[in-house]
Amino acid sequence: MKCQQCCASKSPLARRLQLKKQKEAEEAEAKARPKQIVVTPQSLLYNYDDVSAMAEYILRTCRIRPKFGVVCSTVLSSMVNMIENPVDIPFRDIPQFPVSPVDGHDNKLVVGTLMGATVIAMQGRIHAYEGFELASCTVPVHVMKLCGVKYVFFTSAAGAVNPGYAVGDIMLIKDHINLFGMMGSSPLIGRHDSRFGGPCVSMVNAYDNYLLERGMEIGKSLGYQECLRTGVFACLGSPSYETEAEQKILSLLGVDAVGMSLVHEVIVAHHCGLRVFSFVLITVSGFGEDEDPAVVNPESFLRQQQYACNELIARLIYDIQNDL
Ligand SMILES: O=P(O)(O)O[C@H]1O[C@H](CO)[C@@H](O)[C@H]1O
Ligand SMILES: Nc1nc2[nH]cnc2c(=O)[nH]1
Repeated sequence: MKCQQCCASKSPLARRLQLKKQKEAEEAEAKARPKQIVVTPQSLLYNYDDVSAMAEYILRTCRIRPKFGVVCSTVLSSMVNMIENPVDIPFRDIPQFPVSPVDGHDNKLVVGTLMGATVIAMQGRIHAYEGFELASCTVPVHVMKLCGVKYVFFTSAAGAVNPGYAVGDIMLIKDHINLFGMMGSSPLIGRHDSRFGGPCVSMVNAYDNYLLERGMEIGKSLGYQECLRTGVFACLGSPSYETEAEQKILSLLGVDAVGMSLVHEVIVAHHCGLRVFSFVLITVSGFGEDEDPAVVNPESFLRQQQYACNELIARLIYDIQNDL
């Protein structure tokens, strides 16, 4: 306005020059301003209040404060049948809780008691390969934390990389290789909320040594020593299984078993102070497929190994609950 007034008395050429100068000055000022960086808000997708609202909804619905959390693999969803006095809470009923669009995923929480302990189990999990951000895959872990969970058990189906492994083996995870993180993707990226943990987290003892040892002892005492392993796990982001070349690379990296979930969930759980116990059931053999017992009698063999996994979870919960 001011400019139009002062320019009104000038010639058309002088006015154009004046406007050009003004535009140049504005452009120079914009260039000098610090660039506005839009952060990738992984850690901010669900803020503390959002997570609190989810936890409150669950606690109000089930009227139980769970001490143990279990994330059930797609192949281990029968685990929830062990839960007594179960209260089912569909994911879609929980405000803002992610829901898997994949057919056959159960998409519900089951809350109740197991071996006298209060538990909350996820029947079906959220996978990155379904198109979700890692923050969406892991928000259930923060929800468990705010529900009062102290111990969390993660389970998954996995492919064997270690040539000594066979279908049906149960690998207790002692460590992981965070391939997502190495590529710059993590649910912890973005501003942190100190109520969940600090900006960085040491991953020493992420797979709680005590729980790992107890899990191994229990597995042996139940008679599963032949199929029990401890090893290193890696998670890939693609729903395609590994090529032979990828198997070789993973093997060179020291990976024993590979899946499509779990690693980012463990990172978030350890970051917010939960004690973690994890294992995978080998469902795909990397080598020597012809010799797999699963190929000979797939259905009943898998059922037998699912039973073994359920027993392991139940016994470990019992022992922790009773300080054994
Ligand atoms: O992560 P869970 O639920 O064990 O599922 C595993 O099994 C599926 C592949 O068979 C993949 O979804 C993989 O991640
Ligand atoms: N990446 C991967 N995920 C799995 N989930 C179950 N089996 C496999 C497998 O062989 N590879």
